[in-house]
Amino acid sequence: MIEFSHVSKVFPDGTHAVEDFSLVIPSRRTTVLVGSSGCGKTTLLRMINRMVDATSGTVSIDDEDVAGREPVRLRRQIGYVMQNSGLLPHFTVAENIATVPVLEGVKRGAARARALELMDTVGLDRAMADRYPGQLSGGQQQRVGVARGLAADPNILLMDEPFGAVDPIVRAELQQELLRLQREIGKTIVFVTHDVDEAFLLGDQVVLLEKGARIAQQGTPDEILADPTAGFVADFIGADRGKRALRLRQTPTGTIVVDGDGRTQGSLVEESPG
Ligand SMILES: Nc1ncnc2c1ncn2[C@@H]1O[C@H](COP(=O)(O)OP(=O)(O)OP(=O)(O)O)[C@@H](O)[C@H]1O
Repeated sequence: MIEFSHVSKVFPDGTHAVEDFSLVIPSRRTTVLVGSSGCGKTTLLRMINRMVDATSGTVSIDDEDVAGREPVRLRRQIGYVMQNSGLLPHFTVAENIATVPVLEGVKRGAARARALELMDTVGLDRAMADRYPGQLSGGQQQRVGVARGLAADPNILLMDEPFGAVDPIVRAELQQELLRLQREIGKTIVFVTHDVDEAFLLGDQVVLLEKGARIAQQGTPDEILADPTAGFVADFIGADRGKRALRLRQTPTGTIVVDGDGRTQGSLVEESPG
């Protein structure tokens, strides 16, 4: 469990990036922080692994304040995946994945074997192990980024807009892969995005943020969609645009589902029990 308790961050130039933020992030679940640009999402994420230190308040992991942890060691124990994969261009795929284990003293042969296993885990062909990042597609690079994040077998995986730079089709594929992967590995994932649909798809818990990382609403996707609190949240999830306000319409042949603009979204079928 990760816990933020009354955490604030003021940068040296006086920017109040985070103001009195408190949140419990349960273990082995995916928590998604979603909000528009500059609301403080990345700053929150980086306070977990001490890339940024809080100005006041505490961030703790399993009841231990991270302020007492040695930053470099902490960072190596927590997986971190970022938007442009952050791969080292002159390292091969296998070398990129094995960066942290090698720094931690794992022998190169063993580190490579582990890198190849992780390529299987994230759905990358092992034949790509000796390619350089520049020889991969954007989606493949992101998979390498995820494999690298998992290399030290961390309990916690921080993901900062990891699928933001790929096209929508590849993005949808990577999202499905992440859902599959999370069912297998059950990590504590903290995922940052500005895409509400991505948040509802991936999050067990979704936290909608306003400027200064103020929590506008938090809950499961179902809870938020069923009862968006007025104004900001409703706007944000598009409820007022009728996108998700689905209605049933009877037709001579059955029941169809239409959106707020009257466009057909699908047909209604009864789920069989169990
Ligand atoms: N090192 C820094 N020094 C000063 N201000 C900073 C620094 N890092 C971030 N900020 C500011 O803090 C606020 C929050 O930034 P942060 O990167 O956490 O937002 P974000 O929600 O992740 O945005 P984005 O989605 O654009 O990445 C912004 O106003 C940003 O300009």
